[in-house]
Amino acid sequence: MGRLEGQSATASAASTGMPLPTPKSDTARPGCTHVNVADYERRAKVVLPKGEFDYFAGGANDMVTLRENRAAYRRLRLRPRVLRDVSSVDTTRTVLGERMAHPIGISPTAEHRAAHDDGELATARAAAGTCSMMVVSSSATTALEDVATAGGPNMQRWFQLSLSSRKNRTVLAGLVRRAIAAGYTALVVTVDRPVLGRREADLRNCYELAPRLAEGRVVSATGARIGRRPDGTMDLGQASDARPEAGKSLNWDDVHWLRTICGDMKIVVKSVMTREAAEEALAHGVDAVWVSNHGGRQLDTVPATIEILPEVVQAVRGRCEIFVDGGIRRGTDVLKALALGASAVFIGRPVIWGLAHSGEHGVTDVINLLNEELVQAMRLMGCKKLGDIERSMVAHQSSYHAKL
Ligand SMILES: Cc1cc2nc3c(=O)[nH]c(=O)nc-3n(C[C@H](O)[C@H](O)[C@H](O)COP(=O)(O)O)c2cc1C
Ligand SMILES: CCCCC(=O)C(=O)O
Repeated sequence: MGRLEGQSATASAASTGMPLPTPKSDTARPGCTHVNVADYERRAKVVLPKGEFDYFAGGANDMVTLRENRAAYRRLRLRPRVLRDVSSVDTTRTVLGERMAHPIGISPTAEHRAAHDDGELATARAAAGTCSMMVVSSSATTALEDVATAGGPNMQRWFQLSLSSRKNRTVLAGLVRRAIAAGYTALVVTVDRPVLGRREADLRNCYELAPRLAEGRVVSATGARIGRRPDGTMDLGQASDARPEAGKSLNWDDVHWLRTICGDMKIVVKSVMTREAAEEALAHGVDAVWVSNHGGRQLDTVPATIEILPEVVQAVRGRCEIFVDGGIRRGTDVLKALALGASAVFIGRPVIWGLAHSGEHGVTDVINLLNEELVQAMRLMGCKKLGDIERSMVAHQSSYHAKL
């Protein structure tokens, strides 16, 4: 692929004198066959077994939300500024007190070793090489300490925890202690998974994680096991989720409790999809809210995340940072999310597609691609730095239809 001319996002960060690690750019991609994220997805479909591909790609029930996450970005139109000096572009931003080279992080996704043998270790190396924040899933197939070691001391890392009743406080506290010791700087608390969504492709495929990986996961993080029960029926995690400690599901009090044990780690609540949830999160003293619908894998027919972002921004009124994920596949999507008020965005499946393509190199490529697209979009929009991206640069397509 022909790289976009000019500085890459991370090169521009370096040019501002920031003490950021030097990014590794994989320019040795043979040929020009993978020029966008969709190309990587198509490749993943070819190289992964059907069960694995469907698990990664799929959504809940009719997959209305899954599709909407993408479609909603397409309905937004950009309103560029012109004749601005965009000879150099700066993509740096401070997020939860940490300086980031660019605003595109890696969402927590389970089971990277089902996409590539190197699994989370490859993702961590790519995250470190591209100066990207990696959020490690509590359903990872690699121990959180090993992921941290693979990324090295400079890899920016947060750890994701699921507040489902399955995990009692003793288990959660153990994970939090390990995350602190391994240098994770924030806890991302996922709140939309009291039970696993019903992914019908997984049911049809009788999808189960390969036993050798499932073993690794139990050792690494205590994730629920997706698999077949001895009687042949599918266990999607709900059975164990239904066994709460002391007869009660985990709830907002547990977020407060996490605060008391997480030391200097920040707390981010992931999967805020309403102004009410944002208010509740703020009332419990969180450092950030993350607008997410789990990539359309949990409650089907909730809206697209980019459509919920303005409501959450309005409710938060600058009191904490806001992140968003779901359906981000283009640099223009990143720009739209930032314009609508996100401090940073995260990508889930694109990382899996990169992994399936070629492990660390594939993930590096996907992240670099998105960053290059973002830098190009910023130039074309007349934005020299992220702070130049304004709310008024995005309009819903219907506002144009109305004028015809
Ligand atoms: C295969 C897969 C596994 C996931 N596992 C987790 C997880 O363990 N914890 C979590 O909070 N979210 C999980 N998610 C949701 C992602 O963090 C993220 O919200 C979503 O993938 C973003 O949408 P995108 O894939 O369209 O970028 C998972 C998503 C996928 C696709
Ligand atoms: C039990 C692991 C589930 C991981 C997850 O959150 C997902 O597949 O969406």
